[in-house]
Amino acid sequence: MSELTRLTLTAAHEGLAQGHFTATELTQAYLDAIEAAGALNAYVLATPEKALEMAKASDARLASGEAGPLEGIPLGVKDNYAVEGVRTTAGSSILKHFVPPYESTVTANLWRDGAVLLGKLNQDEFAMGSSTETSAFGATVNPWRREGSSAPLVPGGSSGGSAAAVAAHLAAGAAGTDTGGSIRQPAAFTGTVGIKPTYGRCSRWGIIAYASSLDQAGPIARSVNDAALLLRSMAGHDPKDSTSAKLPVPDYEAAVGGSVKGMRIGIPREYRVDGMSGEIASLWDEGAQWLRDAGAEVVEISLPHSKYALPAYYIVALAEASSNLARYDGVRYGERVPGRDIVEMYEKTRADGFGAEVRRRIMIGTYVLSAGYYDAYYVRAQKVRTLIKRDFETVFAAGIDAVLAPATPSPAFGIGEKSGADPVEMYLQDVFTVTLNMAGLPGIAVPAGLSGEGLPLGLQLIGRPFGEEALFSLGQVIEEAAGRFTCPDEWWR
Ligand SMILES: NC(=O)C[C@H](N)C(=O)O
Repeated sequence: MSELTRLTLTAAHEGLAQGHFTATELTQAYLDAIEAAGALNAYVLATPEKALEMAKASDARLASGEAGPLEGIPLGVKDNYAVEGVRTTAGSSILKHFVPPYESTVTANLWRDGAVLLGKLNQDEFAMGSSTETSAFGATVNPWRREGSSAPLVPGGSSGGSAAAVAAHLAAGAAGTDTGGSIRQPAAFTGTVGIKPTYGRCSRWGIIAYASSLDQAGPIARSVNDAALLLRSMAGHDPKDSTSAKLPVPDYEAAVGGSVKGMRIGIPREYRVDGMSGEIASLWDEGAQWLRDAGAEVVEISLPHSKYALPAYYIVALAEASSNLARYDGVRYGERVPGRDIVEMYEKTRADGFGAEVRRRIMIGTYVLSAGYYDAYYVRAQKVRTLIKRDFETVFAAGIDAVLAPATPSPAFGIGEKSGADPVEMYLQDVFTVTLNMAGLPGIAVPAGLSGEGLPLGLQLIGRPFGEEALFSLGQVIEEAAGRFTCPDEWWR
């Protein structure tokens, strides 16, 4: 494998600036790696011609001294970001021929800063899942395997293609999205860093909607510093998204390496869920100790409504999904299956175009919004959401700067292991991640250790609204103590 793809984004940026290699060489090295990694199914579409064209333009800007902060950096983009002129499917067969005539704001920001598009990354269909198995393009395989086993594992989801690509050195970084854990859980499963910023930090414009009050864009990267560089470029106010925040974007990179002395870190009692593995529990204790060693104060806190977050999330998210996905009617855009009349056309189009999990969620979402059940389910879930938000407001008001928790209840599981008859098995993956989506807060997942079977495990830090800088400082402390994690064996090549 080329040494060039091994470089962190930060190191590649340096190398390009100093002329050690060109953006074209770096891009070609990634394109070769992607071509050799078909077994991972991380990309649903590679865009080599566009990549080389963009790299050439980057080289010209590097030569003329007009380089942007991500000049010449090859990135992959989750397939729910609309990229103008490039097929964008959100992992669904209903969009298998959709080529958007517009560009999402977040990707436009990345290209403005000089980044190069390598291609579109696999995901669960419409971001509904925690394993990237519900994609119409087949499952993505985690580059990591259990020690001494060749059984394929999931990379997590829904941004599983993004996480697998970054971990397997098929992209210097990636843009993912997170509705209930879709950036942080796959990051934890692949030994990468993922941050879901505060709701409103990045524009949602041009991102295929799942649950609009929860969806947020964010990066997956190989280091905390890389994630900081990417988020700085992705974030910012956008008049085209009324929920995007009118706030300046801080220099996140400057926060990496910042002192955490005196910061107060909360350990939520309620997150010690029944059945938590000893491995995860001791990783959590170790993380708390690393933060203490760096001068932070660690205290136990209570977030009393945490246990209601998961069921409330699966009502709110599905209600919004049922409404957002109503637009795929075979008329406006997407696939159409003809019928004898318009009703049959709708039925056939939607039955054929959506996979089983998406159909299940549309049905549940429609049910909880229906006249007889609206108050019992949807309204009640919204009230629970307010209580969850208040739990966090209370601890922040009491001086807590960030909350430390595991990112996931387990390391990566096997393909097929949790996709059986009971969907709740999969939904339980989100137990530590959904709370902060419900509260709109930022969260970062940082690799913190290896499981007994040699798989990466992540810790999660949850911050105050727009408190991403503290997360980068704290995340870097964990990264420095734990080290970085790279797959020991490139079996897919
Ligand atoms: N989209 C996400 O954040 C993933 C979450 N597991 C869900 O299926 O809703």
